[in-house]
Amino acid sequence: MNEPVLSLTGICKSYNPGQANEVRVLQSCDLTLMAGQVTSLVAPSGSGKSTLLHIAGLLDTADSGQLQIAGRDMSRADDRLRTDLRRMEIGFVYQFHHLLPEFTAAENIMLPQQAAGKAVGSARKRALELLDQTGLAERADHRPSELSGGEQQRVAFCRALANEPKLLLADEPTGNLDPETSDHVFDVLMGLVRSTGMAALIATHNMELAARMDRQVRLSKGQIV
Ligand SMILES: Nc1ncnc2c1ncn2[C@@H]1O[C@H](COP(=O)(O)OP(=O)(O)OP(=O)(O)O)[C@@H](O)[C@H]1O
Repeated sequence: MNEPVLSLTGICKSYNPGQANEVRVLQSCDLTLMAGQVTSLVAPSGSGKSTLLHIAGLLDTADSGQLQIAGRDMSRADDRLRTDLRRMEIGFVYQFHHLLPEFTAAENIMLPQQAAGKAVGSARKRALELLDQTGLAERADHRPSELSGGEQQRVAFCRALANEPKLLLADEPTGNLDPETSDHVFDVLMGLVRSTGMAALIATHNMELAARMDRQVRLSKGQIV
């Protein structure tokens, strides 16, 4: 259990490198996440939080540095391996749920499983289990427009965890919810993460939520402190 799920070493990332408008965002950034550990990432706006999450989630590439996920060196992996690993080992949650409006809650949770090759029957079974765990059993066949904001975000968590990833990355997952709903939804997320033993990195501006995680890190001057 006690193994790094994510290991970033000396990660550097600039936008528009070598040009007059170059923005140096990450400057030799190091971060290790262990299995079963929930880490909060607190960072001022514009400090590179999304850039870091995108690199860790294989949605963007670093200019230099080492990146290991689930024991695999991804620093020089090709697109196919990056896509496979992203699909199987990484779950994402964003501030806005990004559920597909024409599909039901259960179908939204089934889609990533089917994309990973799972049969419809077992994908639906897993979706219903997750909805049950998050208190949404009765909402399985509702479309996102028929759900409240907090319910939509809970469905987004279920979708992120559907393939049992080893790493969960969340960018302000409760940022657009009122404080009470945010607290409840956060508890649900923690319950899900705890029940799987995955590593999670959760960006938030909410210091109270950050304090409830196992470990707090900040991003300052392009580095984790
Ligand atoms: N594609 C891009 N081209 C040029 N600069 C960019 C690009 N994307 C981001 N930046 C700049 O890089 C810096 C870090 O951006 P990033 O989105 O990672 O910040 P953030 O910490 O997530 O901010 P926020 O909390 O406001 O979303 C910012 O100064 C931003 O303006």
